[in-house]
Amino acid sequence: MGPDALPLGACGGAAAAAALLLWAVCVLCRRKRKTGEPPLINGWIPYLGKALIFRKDAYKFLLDQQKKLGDIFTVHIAGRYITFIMDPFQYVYVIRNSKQLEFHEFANKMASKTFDYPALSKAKFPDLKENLHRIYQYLQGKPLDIISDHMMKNLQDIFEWKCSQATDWETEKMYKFCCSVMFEASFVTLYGRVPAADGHKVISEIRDKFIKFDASFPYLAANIPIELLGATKKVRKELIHHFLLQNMTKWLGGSKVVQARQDIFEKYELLGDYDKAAHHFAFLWASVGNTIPATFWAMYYLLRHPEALAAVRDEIDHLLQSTGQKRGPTYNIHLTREQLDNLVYLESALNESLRMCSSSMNIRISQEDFVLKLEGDQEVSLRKGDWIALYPQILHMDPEVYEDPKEYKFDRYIENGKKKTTFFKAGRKLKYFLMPFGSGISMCPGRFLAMNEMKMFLFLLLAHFDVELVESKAVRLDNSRMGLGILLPDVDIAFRYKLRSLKK
Ligand code: HEM
Repeated sequence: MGPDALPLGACGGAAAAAALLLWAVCVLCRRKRKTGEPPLINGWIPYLGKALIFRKDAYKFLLDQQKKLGDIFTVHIAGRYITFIMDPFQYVYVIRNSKQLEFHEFANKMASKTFDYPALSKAKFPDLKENLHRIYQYLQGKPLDIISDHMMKNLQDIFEWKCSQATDWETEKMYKFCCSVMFEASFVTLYGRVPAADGHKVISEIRDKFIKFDASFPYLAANIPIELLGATKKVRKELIHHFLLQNMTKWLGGSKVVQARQDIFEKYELLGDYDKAAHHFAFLWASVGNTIPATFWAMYYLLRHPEALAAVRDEIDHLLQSTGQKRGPTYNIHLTREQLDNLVYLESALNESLRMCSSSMNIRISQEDFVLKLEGDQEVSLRKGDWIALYPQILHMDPEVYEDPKEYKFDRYIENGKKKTTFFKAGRKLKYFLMPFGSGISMCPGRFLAMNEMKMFLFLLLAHFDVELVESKAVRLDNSRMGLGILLPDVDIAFRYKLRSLKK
């Protein structure tokens, strides 16, 4: 033993003892359940609590806790106490209590950090949040028809270009394909065409950076400092720079919703040019971040299920025939809102894939200590600052609501040839049975556009092309963004497509 070994060993021992003491203090001081509060799961790791196991597989973790503790319980996760409401009949009591159970503060904090704009403080930016919310009207009603028509035209332009290249079988990776078509069509529809000769190239460059940023999104959402995420900070900065006013003014034929957002930002002197650009980038993420993987899953499941593909294609061909429209890339197809709405097989197939791939956690934050009244005479005490969460993936996969929930049944949302909107659990009708777009005050304002976009993509794909998988491997959900929206596939898969014969 050398002369220094003893003091070093003693030091190590002292450090271990101090760490043990600290841990014991943390464990002793941790939160204790009070009367009226739900069962509490603290975990043994200070600060993290159950974060690691939750992150590994939130769905399984929540189901296990539900079996042990019932439909309401609180879990300590990364410094927060989150009360999960597992019974879908209780969802409504959380959703309608929007005064005590707030959403925007949480969303604001997370989004401003992730997308690098200053938090929307009332003092600094009075009414900015309200003004931005008001213009979501451009994604509904008559304006929705206009923006959907633009999306259809832009999708057709891209498909026409693809058609010119696919006279024989063309093989591509499916996620890459969905990403390239949906990104470009959405970008041009919302922000406008980049008029330069290399306009497509500029959009492809933005898309490639977007994919890099998106890969880090779950870590940013989990509050991991961006400095620890390799090139993400640089990529985000570059992406935001694309949305500086001097670049955006060059883009032609953008949407009313983006124009209105620009007009609003101009009224706030304290918002710098970079901050405004960061807001535009955040909106881009919202508009394609979920739509791209959702489009992938809709296409993937259709191709995996020939009977589904045939039924949806039949419906599409029938609509084209009955409206006297011709198939073929050079013909302009127009679909009214009513026609899109009446594609019940397409909509059901899309809903079914959304049921299987969506995993968004609906979060609210308790504004005060208060007692949440639930169905019957049930009550649950919540503390100020606690999070309350709904986790609809549990509902989507509940065998009492959906028979064989792991199976894709393309006509699950059809009854007697019409849309099916009544689903039951334990013999009772459910108010909420499919929630990929969130709920109540945090519901996605782009949901109608998103559904139209995905329907139009599938419509054009199946109208113009024969499409088939060329690999038989199963693609699974990648759980790394559980709780954050539509899950990505764990691998990409090859498929091939060829222009359909016009006689068929
Ligand atoms: C399949 C596609 C989509 C899915 C599954 C989806 C889902 C969601 C969900 C779950 C939220 C709420 C987030 C939360 O609770 O924290 C949300 C918010 C939002 N979505 Fe979507 N979305 C989709 C497409 C779109 C599209 C196409 C647009 C716009 C063109 C859009 C714009 C937004 C915006 C702006 C918000 C934030 C709303 C706010 O300010 O509170 N989304 N989306």
